[in-house]
Amino acid sequence: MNPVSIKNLTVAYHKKPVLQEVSFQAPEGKLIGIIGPNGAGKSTLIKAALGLIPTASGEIKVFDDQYKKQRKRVGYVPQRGSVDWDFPTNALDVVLMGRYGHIGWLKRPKKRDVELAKSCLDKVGMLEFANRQISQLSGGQQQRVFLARALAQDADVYFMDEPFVGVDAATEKAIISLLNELKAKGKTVLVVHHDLQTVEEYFDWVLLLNMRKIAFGPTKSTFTVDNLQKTYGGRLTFLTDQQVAVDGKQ
Ligand SMILES: Nc1ncnc2c1ncn2[C@@H]1O[C@H](COP(=O)(O)OP(=O)(O)OP(=O)(O)O)[C@@H](O)[C@H]1O
Repeated sequence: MNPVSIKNLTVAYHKKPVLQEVSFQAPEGKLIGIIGPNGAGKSTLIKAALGLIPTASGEIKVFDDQYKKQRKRVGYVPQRGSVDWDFPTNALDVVLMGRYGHIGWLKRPKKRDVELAKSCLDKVGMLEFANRQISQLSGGQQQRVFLARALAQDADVYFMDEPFVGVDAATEKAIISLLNELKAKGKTVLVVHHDLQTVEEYFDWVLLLNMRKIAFGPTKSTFTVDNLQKTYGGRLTFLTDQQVAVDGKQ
């Protein structure tokens, strides 16, 4: 059974397609990087998979079933910029939101849920900020809280939209070790990622995307110079055999 199976997915904004005929099947228990230039449709792909935006055509299955029926098994870490951080809530409540699929809306979280939420905050080094308003956390701390929420959900598949953006080296390390922990538990994690230098180190599989699927497969055989050139076009320069730069940036 594939955790995520996408067939011929086409998504358009105002009739202009931004994803065309994208198909892939994510294997279980892998860290999968979603790689491509700005505007390639990476966030759109995630939002479509989660039913957050309408699709023009195609089929999305989660564990061979409709997403709606498997929602509890799917965790989402949104792009930091897409979240209303002024929403008056504290870090612990954000993490508890991850438990609502288990608790049920309008029901009070049980002591067990609160303890679990706290342990997730502890895991990302944020327990001491449990009662802090989220608007009063730094960007990297906010990101950690959202990861704690995803952990608390105890999902089987995770979609993460650029979790490494704007975080320091220590937080990046903490996030990657968390991703590896999820993987060790057999979870599948799909991560939108921009830093080409770390792709081989972080991900088992990659989806190279630029409106269409350019390639999908194990990183070693898929994250090749040829495929990168197809994904980024002329905007890619090769500094050395190991180093590539997009728009002159490494
Ligand atoms: N709500 C929207 N309305 C209209 N067009 C949109 C909307 N959201 C995204 N787009 C367009 O769809 C295309 C794909 O956007 P998307 O955010 O999926 O790209 P991305 O690969 O995640 O980019 P980035 O790396 O810059 O985050 C872009 O051309 C973008 O301008």
